Amino acid sequence: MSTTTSAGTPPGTPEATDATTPVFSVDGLWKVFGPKAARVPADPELAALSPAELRSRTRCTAAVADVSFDVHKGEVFVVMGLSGSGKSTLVRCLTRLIEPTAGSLAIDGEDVRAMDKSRLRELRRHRAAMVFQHFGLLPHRTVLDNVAYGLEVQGMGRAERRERAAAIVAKVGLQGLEQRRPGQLSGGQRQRVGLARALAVDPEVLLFDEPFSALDPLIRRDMQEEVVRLHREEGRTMVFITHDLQEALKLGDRIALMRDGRVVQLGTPEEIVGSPADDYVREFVRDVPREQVLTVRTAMRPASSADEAGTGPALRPDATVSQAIEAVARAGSPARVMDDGRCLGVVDADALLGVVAGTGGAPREATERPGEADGPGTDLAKGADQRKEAV
Ligand SMILES: Nc1ncnc2c1ncn2[C@@H]1O[C@H](COP(=O)(O)OP(=O)(O)OP(=O)(O)O)[C@@H](O)[C@H]1O
Repeated sequence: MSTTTSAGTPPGTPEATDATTPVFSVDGLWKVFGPKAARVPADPELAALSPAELRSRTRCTAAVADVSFDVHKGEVFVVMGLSGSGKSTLVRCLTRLIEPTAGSLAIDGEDVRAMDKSRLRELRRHRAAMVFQHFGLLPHRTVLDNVAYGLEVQGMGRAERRERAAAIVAKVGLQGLEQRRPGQLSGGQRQRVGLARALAVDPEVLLFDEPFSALDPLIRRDMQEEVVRLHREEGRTMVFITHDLQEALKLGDRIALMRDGRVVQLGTPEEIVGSPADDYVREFVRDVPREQVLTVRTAMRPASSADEAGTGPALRPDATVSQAIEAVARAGSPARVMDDGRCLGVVDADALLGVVAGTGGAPREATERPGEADGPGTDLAKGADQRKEAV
């Protein structure tokens, strides 16, 4: 976790931060591949072109085009989009594995674009660890030594790093396999080693680049649950790339949906499914079971009488519509949405059906537009926990 410093920041230490400083703050970020790339973001006419027009006019590709968002402490921030939409380029720009063309980028308030080589190395080794799709394990080392590798690079002594690595290996469920080599493991086990290796250096933020896309569906689900569990237990900040909507909905507190290098919508899963920003997003989420993502707030109305506010099954405000349907069906009466003993409203069968049919209900909060990134409210964050159980 980041440290808070008082007046003045000595060289080599993080800038002063507080709980509200975003972990990553990205503003107007561009990555353009091609000749004279820097002219594209600098010229409003070129910057506004479609990918095909830009390519034919300049032979350039804007892999990331004017992207802005903040990643807040403790959230799982998902970058989702189809192949070629710019996800990997964007996430690699965060630690300058790919050099951005324009825009600003900060970690804990510190300018990443101004970092020198040694500061960047420190950023990648200690502060933002990456988990890759293809594991990147060292084939001749044991599981334990692969996990300890990052600590070795950091200069930690052998006994200490092996002890630390053993604890992390156990944490990701690989006890007993410490002495195996990667070739003797299944794909899921190898990905757990990759995860353990990233966790071993205790980074402030974990960056996942489509880590589970090569795994078969059952193992993939196991790994997703592992991430949910780790996040719940440790509250570590995570940035997670995926092209899989179900994965994004399951893991994300907020999702940035990318198309052609741009973020077309940034919001909670409930906002993205309940109020798609445009036809592209609407089409993207068309087949999502709305009742598993939207919460009862979407379907809630004020109680019509004191009697209605005082009887009927009670639900939490972050219960999903699906959970509410079950409660209402069992009771044969509307359910009350209760918070701290107070009745916020009621949900009845008609309103719940309207949500399922897509004819009623939209999230209470307005969806953020790209560039208006803000943290999830407590309610929405709680809603995310419920959803992680449900999806
Ligand atoms: N080194 C490069 N040179 C030129 N163009 C590139 C380069 N790297 C990526 N691109 C282009 O930038 C765009 C975004 O690529 P990127 O790999 O970031 O997408 P992605 O969403 O991560 O895709 P995938 O899910 O397939 O990995 C694509 O059009 C790609 O062809």
